[in-house]
Amino acid sequence: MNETLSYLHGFGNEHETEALPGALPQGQFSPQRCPYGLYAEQFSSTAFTAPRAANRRSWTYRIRPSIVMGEYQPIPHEHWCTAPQQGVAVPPNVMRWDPLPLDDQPMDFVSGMVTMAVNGDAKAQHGVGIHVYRANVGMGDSAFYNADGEMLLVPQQGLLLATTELGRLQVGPGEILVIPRGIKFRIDPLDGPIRGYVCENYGAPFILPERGPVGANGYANDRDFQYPVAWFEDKETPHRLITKFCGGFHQAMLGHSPFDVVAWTGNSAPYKYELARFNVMNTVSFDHPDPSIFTVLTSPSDTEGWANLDFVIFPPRWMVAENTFRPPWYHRNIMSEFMGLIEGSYDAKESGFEPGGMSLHNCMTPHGPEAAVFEKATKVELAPQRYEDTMAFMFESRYAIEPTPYAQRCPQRQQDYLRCWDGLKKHFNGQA
Ligand SMILES: O=C(O)Cc1cc(O)ccc1O
Ligand SMILES: [Fe+2]
Repeated sequence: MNETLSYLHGFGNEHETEALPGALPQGQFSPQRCPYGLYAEQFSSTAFTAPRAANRRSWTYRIRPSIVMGEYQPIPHEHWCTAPQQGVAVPPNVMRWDPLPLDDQPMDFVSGMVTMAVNGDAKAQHGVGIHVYRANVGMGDSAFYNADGEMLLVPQQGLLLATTELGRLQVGPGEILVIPRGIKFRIDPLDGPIRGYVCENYGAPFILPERGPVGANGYANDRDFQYPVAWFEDKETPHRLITKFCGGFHQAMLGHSPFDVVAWTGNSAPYKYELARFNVMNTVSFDHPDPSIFTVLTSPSDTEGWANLDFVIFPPRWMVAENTFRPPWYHRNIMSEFMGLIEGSYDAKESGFEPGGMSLHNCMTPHGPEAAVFEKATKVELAPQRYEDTMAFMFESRYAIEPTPYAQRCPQRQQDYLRCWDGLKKHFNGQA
């Protein structure tokens, strides 16, 4: 099962790929008869009239059009919630969680999903859902698509195989996977239980941030984003299609595998990216820059510079700032910050923030390094230092991030999180 897959390269390129020779029509998208008797079906992730630079769509050539299916029937989902939450009180307190445990009872990628927080409004196409996925079994003959948003997966444990309409991707910790809104997929663990974070992006699809004066290279480079090659199965057996639509879950039966795309071309497709490829920029003089220098992907809102969601990482890197308080400064921010840790430890919190754990510092809620980190950072003799064994990330949003009732009440919530700042004592004595 653990075969080596090959990929196409380049963020948002007009890719083309065929699993059978000549399956992709040449010179036009929709000929009177497609090669191999395939059906042409366009898949649009942006409005037809979105500006060319932002426009995303792909043409699929498949054994049957997607509408060959049964009626959708509503099904429940206990823990996957959608914005806006109704009647949930949201305290502005700092919050932190231990990792959610990987239970023994069988759960797959969809059934094991737990929502930690939401913001915005899925039906109005802004905001995000923030979830933890946990799975110890594959999805079998089920496939899923999310009409409410694009899915950014941040694996924290275990290798997974994502089988999608547009091909297959193998993804593990240290990589991310983005699946466009509406793309059918299934996720199967490859080497034991899997766990990770999900940003369900109700807003505009992720793009690469501008580089400004940094120039034409650096940060996340376009060429490092990997797209699948066409892959299909011609299976005439019952399959179940699950969808999330307007916050509700529905299933429909199919008499065949939905993974029946023999060829495709276009720029809307799942992609993966290895975080170690991120070309880190930082100060070589003094002071701690804003964390926006670590943005991998951004989902813009309708106001320039105010992200619906920024996906920001804190990778291994050299720290050389002179005469500087090197950890993140104490701050209050209009943007809201939900953090996770993929491996190692995070420089602002040396204890209590574990791999698989999470924290939430909401709009205008004060936060910054814990007391022990402040003590050390203000006393240490500054020399160039390499930050190793670390990979934290942040989902940062212009909209306040509202923890779900589950997140507020679950036993993994650290009720004593605030205490990590208790030791910040008064140093002021009236003398400069
Ligand atoms: O709060 C945090 O730990 C995240 C963060 C890191 C940083 O380097 C600067 C600002 C910021 O919010
Ligand atoms: Fe912060």
